[in-house]
Amino acid sequence: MSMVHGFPYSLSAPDEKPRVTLGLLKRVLGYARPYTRLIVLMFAITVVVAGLSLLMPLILRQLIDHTLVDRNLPQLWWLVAALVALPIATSALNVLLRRINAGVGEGVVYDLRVALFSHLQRMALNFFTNTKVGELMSRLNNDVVGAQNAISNTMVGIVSSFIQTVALLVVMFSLEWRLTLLSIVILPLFLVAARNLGRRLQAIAREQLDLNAKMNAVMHELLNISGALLVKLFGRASTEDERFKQRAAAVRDAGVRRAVTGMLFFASIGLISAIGVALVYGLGGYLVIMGTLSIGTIVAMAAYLGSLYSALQNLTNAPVDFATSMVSFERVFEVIDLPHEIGEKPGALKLEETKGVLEFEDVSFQYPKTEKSLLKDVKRFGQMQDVVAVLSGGAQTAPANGETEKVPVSQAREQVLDHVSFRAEPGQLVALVGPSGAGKTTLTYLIPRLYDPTSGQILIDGHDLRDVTLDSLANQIGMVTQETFLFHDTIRVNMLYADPDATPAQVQAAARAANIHDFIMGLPKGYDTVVGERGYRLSGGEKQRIALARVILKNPRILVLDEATSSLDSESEALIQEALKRVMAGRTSIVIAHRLSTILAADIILVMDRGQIIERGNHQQLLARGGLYARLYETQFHGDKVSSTLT
Ligand SMILES: Nc1ncnc2c1ncn2[C@@H]1O[C@H](COP(=O)(O)OP(=O)(O)OP(=O)(O)O)[C@@H](O)[C@H]1O
Repeated sequence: MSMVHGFPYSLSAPDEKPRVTLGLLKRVLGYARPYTRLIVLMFAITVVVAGLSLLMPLILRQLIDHTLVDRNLPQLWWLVAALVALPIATSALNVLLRRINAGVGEGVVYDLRVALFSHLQRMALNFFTNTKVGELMSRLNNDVVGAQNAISNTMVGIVSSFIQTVALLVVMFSLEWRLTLLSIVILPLFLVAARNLGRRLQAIAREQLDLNAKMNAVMHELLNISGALLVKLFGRASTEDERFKQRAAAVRDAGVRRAVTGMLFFASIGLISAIGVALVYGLGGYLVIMGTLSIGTIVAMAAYLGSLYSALQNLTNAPVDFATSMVSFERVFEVIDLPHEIGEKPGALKLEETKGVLEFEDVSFQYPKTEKSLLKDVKRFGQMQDVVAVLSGGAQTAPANGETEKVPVSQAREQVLDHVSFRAEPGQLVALVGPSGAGKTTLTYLIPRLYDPTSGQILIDGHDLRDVTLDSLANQIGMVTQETFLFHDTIRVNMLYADPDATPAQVQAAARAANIHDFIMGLPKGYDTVVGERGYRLSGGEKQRIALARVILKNPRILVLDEATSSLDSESEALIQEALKRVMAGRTSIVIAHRLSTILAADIILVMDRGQIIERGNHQQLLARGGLYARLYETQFHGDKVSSTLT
């Protein structure tokens, strides 16, 4: 692998000292194990190729020392044929070698990716809340490819360079030991040049990646709709031209520096090799003149020298290349080793037909603070996320956990849910109300086991949630959150996500019940209209009704709903209310209520404050108590009939 082109896509940070331990090495080799036969075949071919390359100079030697001197024409033709046949055989073997190598490398990438993806999918929600998606993408893309590089290029490269070096030295020593000794005298020079210039090249390559990231950050911010709008409104096009020119110029200059340093590197290696060749010709020539050495031997030795120096050059880079590739493996293993916090007990019960009794028994909860289930943010050179100040051009790692505090100080606390108990009978509607940050959303998250309680238990039909299988639990619960997520795909595919076997008639019936069928039919391609990020843009109300239709199709026993806080126009509001009534009918429903109509319809209202249920009852009872509920009602939606929000 050449030093100039051999850098992995993401260079590791300078403070990251790759340590290759025996355990790590064993684990890495474990990934190579399924390919053992292919790898052995690869080494066998490498040995044959190395052997063939040794023959070439010997043929030249024979030609010069004997065939030409003896004027042996038949032998000349044989040797010429061999000069053609050898490269043909070597090329064919090299193609085969590349084929096997690529098969092994891509195989390792496949194995690692599938293992990573499957592991990540089963991580608890907490992990996704705390992990940047860019970091995960990097692990799945760059690090997996870096790990492949470790096996298919670095390890194979080191072994084949080693085989080549040993074979060359054996042949050279047996041919002429004095010249061989002389040719390895310059080895220290090699090491010095490779180390120093190699390091400088690596530093420039890193700088180049960072400069590119800064330039890209400007393009990214200014060429999107919001940035472009701002530039226009402030008339800053010329200033931005200037800024971009500076960034682009820095990228240009670094490119030039890298090219020159790269050339210097090759020139010095070439120069050192030339010194070696000159020494060999000097001493060899002297021995020829003295009559103790043949001309053919000098020519052969010079040819071997070229191969020896290139193999040695590969070996001098090998430790760095190897350690760098191992870092990729470490990063991949870090993900695979993360524990699955929300797991399934062995022999967990499969929940079949449930009645829908939901009980919280003395449930307390705290968001996990342990770092052990989180990934370390890895500093990667040249990544956009490292550019923290796009216009002024700062580049440093963004502080972890830099989110702004969104909870009023009065609600801030360690214990997010504090000894919560309640029981919802089948078909009942339970409304949760309370100030922002009281813990309503958190409570609903515990029902589908997005988190487990810190103490206490949650039961469905008398079964602790931790005793049932995750899939069967998911089947019993339908959740509609405020932010509806739709895949970038057709409405039909999005709805079928709830039940892949649903018939078109069932899909339509669900959409009708959610009051969205007529709207869908009015779209250019009906149910086959693509929605989501780059597709048809749906309004918040339309999205929520599609989400409701999706839940209807799923037909869960228990419905968990976070009502939209944003006020909709009265028509879509009425459509949603009507749809909700149909969805809730016959199911146990836990609703974070923001609408008066929902609260009035509730069988029980749970009033939450600072993680506790401080009042419970129906609307009339709670009003009569004159407590927090009465205050919330008074201040926030008294006099407003349907579309007010409570929190
Ligand atoms: N992932 C999290 N990690 C740590 N703390 C969290 C997390 N999510 C929420 N919290 C904290 O838990 C508390 C309860 O939040 P929750 O979202 O349950 O309140 P809420 O009653 O639903 O509020 P709102 O009505 O504003 O949505 C808050 O103090 C919040 O900051």
